[in-house]
Formats: sequence, structure tokens, C-alpha cells
Amino acid sequence: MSSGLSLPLIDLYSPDRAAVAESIRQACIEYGFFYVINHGIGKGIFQKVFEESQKFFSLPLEEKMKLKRNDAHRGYTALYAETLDTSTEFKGDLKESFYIGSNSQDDLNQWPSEESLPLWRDTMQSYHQDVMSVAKRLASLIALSLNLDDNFFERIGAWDFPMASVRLLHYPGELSACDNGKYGASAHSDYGIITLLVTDGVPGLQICREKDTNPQLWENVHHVNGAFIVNVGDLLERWTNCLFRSTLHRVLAIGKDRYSVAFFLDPNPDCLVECLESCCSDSHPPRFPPIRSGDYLKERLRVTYS
Ligand SMILES: O=C(O)CCC(=O)C(=O)O
Ligand SMILES: [Fe+2]
Repeated sequence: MSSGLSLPLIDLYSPDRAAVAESIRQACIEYGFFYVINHGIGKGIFQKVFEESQKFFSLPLEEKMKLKRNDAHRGYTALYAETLDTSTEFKGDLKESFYIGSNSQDDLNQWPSEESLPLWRDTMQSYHQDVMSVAKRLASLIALSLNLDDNFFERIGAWDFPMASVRLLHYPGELSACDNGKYGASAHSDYGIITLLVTDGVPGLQICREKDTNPQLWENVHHVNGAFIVNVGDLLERWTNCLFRSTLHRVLAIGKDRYSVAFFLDPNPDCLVECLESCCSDSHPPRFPPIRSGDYLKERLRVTYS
């Protein structure tokens, strides 16, 4: 069953930072999802990224496979390569994707040839930079929302060498009979701190706020023109001892081409993620042991692609 949902709208440049932080706190407690508007990235930039993304995914499979995801987790993943929900009998999600990592470790990235896609690299590098600054600004509001200093993440070195990545996604419209029962992206939560997502407006994204209810209730996330859809990831859930929810979500395969661009904000791999003092007490002890962010993310990726 599915119904509509109206997620909170967060204005990133509102002068009343305390009020914005409070709205973010409520959104993260209640939904783990919200929209971010007034973020400073213009429509023209999104348009360029989507155009270049479509051009890449239209290349012959043989060309795309030359840039197959490397050990540093950059590059192309083909249809069926990933299964986000490993508990189901259906293996292989109905999407293809391309990962672009931080500019600070640019040598690990892979790029289509300049002859075939001359604007591609610049477009993606500049988008990575733009969305990283939005994400950092948002993270400082998240810190405020947890009664921490707004420079909490800087102070613990989270942004020294952040593992942030842009992920271009394409969900093909044409499906075959053997794809019955499969999802564009099967049910999962994201792994890092936060994800900032933009889509081309084609529906399909759903969230499940109570994963343990039976049957599960899946609610549609509507498209808001020009807004980021932001969600809390598992590392932030660990930091906050489950005060903030890393909400289960999925993408339906609706038989229509769909493009989206996700930005996963993950901290420096050496960053220790441990329960914040304000999020635990004698009656509410830490639920997770401290863990190095890099170790945590490596294990999650290993399971997804095994
Ligand atoms: O494409 C979407 O709408 C969501 C993608 C997603 O959840 C992911 O890549 O983690
Ligand atoms: Fe996701």
C-alpha cells in the first residue's frame, strides 16, 4: 500500500539558523528525510549534469564497461550488478550507475574519453564541488540541531579527506519478463552521514518509516522542483544512537526511464563514529560500539556487491 507524504522543507540560507536547526532535528527524528530548498545550486547546473549523465548511459555497454567500477569504488556499475536488499530472492537491481569520488583523490576517478564526452569531466567535478559545499553547510546545521558546535564535523577531522561521492543513476524503462518482482533500487538505508538526491521528476522513490511493521507501509516521496531530497545515513544514526533515523527506502521499476543523481557525504575514513554524549544516558546506553568510518563503509560496500 502506498500513500502521499509531505516531508518538511528546509531553507538552507534562512537567517534564523536556530529555527532551521530545530526543524532539521524534528525532520530527522520523525522521517529521516526532508527537502532542502534555497541551497544556491542553480537549475542550469542540474540540467547540465543530467544531460551529461544521459549521454554517458546512452553509450554502448562495451564502452561503459571499459570504465567498470575499480577497487577504489569509482566508475560504472551495470544493470543487475548491485543488490541493495540482500534478504530477498530477487538478485540484481534494475539500475546502472557511475561513481565519482572526491576531487582531492582525483587520480582514483575514471572518466569517459574527451573525444566522446568533452564536457563530462568538468561538469561532474564542478558539481561535486558545489554539492560538497551545500552538504557541509547542512552538516553544520545538523551539528547545531544536536546541540553541538556548528563546526563539530570540522573539529573531528571529518572533512579533512572526506569520502564524498557523486553517483549518477539510470533506471531503464524497458524491462523484460525475468525482471518481474525486481526493484530499480531494492529496500536499503544509505551508509554515510547524509545523502543529497536530485531526480528528473519521474516517480518511484518510496520510504518506509517503520521497517518492523507487518505489512510494511511504503509512502511515495514527491518531486519538488529544484529541491534536494536529503536523508540521514547509517553513520549519523549510529552517532545519534538512533535518535535520527536512517530510513529504509527503495525505487520502484515503473517501466519508464528515470535518472537521478545522489551525493553521499561520508567522512574521513579515519574518523571515529561513536555515540554522542547528548544521545545516551544510563537508561539509554549506546547501541553500537565505536567504529572507524572507513571500516564501516568498506564492509557495507562489500556486502552490497558480493
Ligand atoms: O534514485 C533514487 O531516487 C534513490 C537512489 C538511492 O536511494 C541510492 O542510490 O542510495
Ligand atoms: Fe539510497
